[in-house]
Amino acid sequence: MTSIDVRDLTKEYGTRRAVDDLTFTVPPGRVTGFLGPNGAGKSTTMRLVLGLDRPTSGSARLGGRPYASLPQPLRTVGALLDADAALGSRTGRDHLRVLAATHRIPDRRVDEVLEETGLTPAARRRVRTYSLGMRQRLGIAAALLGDPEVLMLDEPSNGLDPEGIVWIRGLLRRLADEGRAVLVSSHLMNETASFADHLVVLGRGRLLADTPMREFIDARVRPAVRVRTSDSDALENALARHGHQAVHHPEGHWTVPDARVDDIGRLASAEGVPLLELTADEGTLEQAYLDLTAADTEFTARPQEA
Ligand SMILES: Nc1ncnc2c1ncn2[C@@H]1O[C@H](COP(=O)(O)OP(=O)(O)OP(=O)(O)O)[C@@H](O)[C@H]1O
Repeated sequence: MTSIDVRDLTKEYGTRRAVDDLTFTVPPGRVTGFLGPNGAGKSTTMRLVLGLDRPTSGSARLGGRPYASLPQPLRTVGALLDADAALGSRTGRDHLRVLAATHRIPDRRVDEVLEETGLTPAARRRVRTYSLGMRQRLGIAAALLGDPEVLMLDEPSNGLDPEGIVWIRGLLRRLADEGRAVLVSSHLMNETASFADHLVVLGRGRLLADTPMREFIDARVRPAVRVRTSDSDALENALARHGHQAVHHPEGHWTVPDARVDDIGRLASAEGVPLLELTADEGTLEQAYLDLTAADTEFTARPQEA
C-alpha cells in the first residue's frame, strides 16, 4: 500500500518560509488530521506533494516516488484542494468525464463517483449553478475518480450541510478502513475529532506534533470529573476530606481536577452525598490544539479591551 512521505521539506517564497524542514509520514489505513493556524503551511505542503510547486529543498513522495514520476497519478492520489477547480460552463458529469478521459479512467467510474457523492440528480446541471456544498462534493468526486490509494483533502467539510458532514465522516472512515492513506486538513476541531485517528500539526511551517489523536489530547488536557449535587456543602466537604480540591462553577456544577469517575462515584456513595450528575470531562481536541498552537499563531486576535 502507498503512503505519503515528506522528508526535510522546505519551501520559501522570497524571504518567507512557508514550510520549514518538515518530516512526517501519512501511512495507509488511517485518517490523519492535518491541523495548524492560518498560514501554517498546510496547503503549501499538499501542493508540494502534488507537484504543483517545487520544494526549495527536501522531498515529498507517494509510495516512494515524486508525483511527477507517477505513471497514472490519479490512480495513486486523489486530491481536493480547491472546490472551484471545475469550469462553470461544464456540467458536473462532463467535468468528470473529461478528467476520466485524460487519465485513461473508464467512463463507468464517473457514474459511480457521482452516485457516491450524492450528485447524480445534479449531474447534468452546469457547475456554475452548483452551491458551495455541491461544488465541494464534485471536488470529492474528482478525487475519488481514479480509485486512488492516497486521498488528500483540504477542508472537505467546507460548505457541506449537516447531512453532508455526517456523510463525509463515514466516507473518510471507510476509505481508511479499505487501507488507503487519508490526509485531511480542517479548522473544525469537533469535526476532526470525529474522524481522525492521528494528527499532524503545523505552526509557521514547522512540525508541532505527529501523534495519535487520543495521546495528543491526553498529553495536554488534564482529565477531570464533572459533578452536580443537591447538597454542595456535603460534596465539597467529602471531596476535601479525600484530598480533592473541587471547583464550583456559576452554572451550578463542580469539576474535580485529576480525578476519575469511578473514584468520585464511590466516594460520594460512601459519604452519602446525593449526586444529580457524574461524568468524565476528558478534554477536547479544541482545548489541546489551542494549548499547543497558542504561541505559534501568527494572526491571534488581541483580547478585547473591557
Ligand atoms: N504562492 C505563494 N506566494 C507567496 N507566499 C505564499 C504562496 N503560497 C503560500 N504562501 C505563504 O505561505 C504561508 C503558508 O500558507 P498556506 O496556504 O500553506 O497555509 P495554510 O496552513 O494552508 O493556511 P490556511 O489554514 O489559512 O489555509 C503563508 O504565509 C502564505 O502567505
